[in-house]
Amino acid sequence: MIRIGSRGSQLALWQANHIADALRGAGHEVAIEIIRTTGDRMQATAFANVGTKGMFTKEIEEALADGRIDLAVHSLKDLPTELDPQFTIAAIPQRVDPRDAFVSPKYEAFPALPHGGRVGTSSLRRQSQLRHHRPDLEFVEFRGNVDTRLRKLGEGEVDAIILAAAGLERLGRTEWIRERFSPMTLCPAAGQGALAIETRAADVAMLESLAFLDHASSRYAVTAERTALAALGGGCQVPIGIYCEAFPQGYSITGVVAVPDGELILLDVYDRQREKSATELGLQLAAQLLEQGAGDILKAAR
Ligand SMILES: NCc1[nH]cc(CCC(=O)O)c1CC(=O)O
Repeated sequence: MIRIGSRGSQLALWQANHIADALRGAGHEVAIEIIRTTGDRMQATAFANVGTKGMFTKEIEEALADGRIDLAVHSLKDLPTELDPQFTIAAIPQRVDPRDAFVSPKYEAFPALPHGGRVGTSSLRRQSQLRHHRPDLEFVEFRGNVDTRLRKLGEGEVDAIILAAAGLERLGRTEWIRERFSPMTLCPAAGQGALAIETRAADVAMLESLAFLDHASSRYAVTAERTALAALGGGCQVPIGIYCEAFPQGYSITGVVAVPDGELILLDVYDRQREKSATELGLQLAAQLLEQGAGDILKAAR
């Protein structure tokens, strides 16, 4: 019996069930255990505006360490870049759409928003980059799980919200997706659209059972992204976007470090590399961003 630990949100449960189905298909018996995390508790409270590193993963890792569960399924972008060495990412399945989506019942695309339009997003990464393109917009703090945010959007609290396309697809809530942003306009979060299966590093049997779920080019891309993010010292609360894409000729990587007022955005693109390792690619992008002054921006943002 393989026990999967998952947060209780609809998205987390979809993801856990998705992996459970794959494991059952490979002949395993599987059970899912719901674990409430600090992040879940904070989303339920009004003063939820401080981000704690690992707030969606801490209690799940404790269950893993105690042997109450055998693996955890995470949205990779919620997993801190540095894992405790007693854990490891056993598999990264094939990534789905990494882009951010413009979601609105009323406006057919981001540029169609009226002057002063209200956009709901609490993500500094999304706010900063979109403000760069449209300084006139009003960005409104907007929290809660995907369903809550869609409901508040439907009630007219804001004109549009920005969400990861992947989450909306998994939940089958694509009806208000009007546009998927090019990563050059709104660079996604490192690891967005990818899942990570975390296990105890010493659980060799489990590592072997999960190996078939790993997707090599997805792992390469998100490793490059997370390496760059770690080198820039970023968690999920800093306005950093990193996106690596696999092409038949090699990998391209793009990075953005933005100031919250949208004033400055640094962008670097390596085009279709095949010689470098994922770590090298990520480190070189981070070094170039730092050379261009990203360090000062990040210091000011902290
Ligand atoms: N921070 C919450 C979160 N974590 C993962 C996803 C979406 C799925 C994914 O990116 O894999 C979301 C919602 C969102 O950002 O819209």
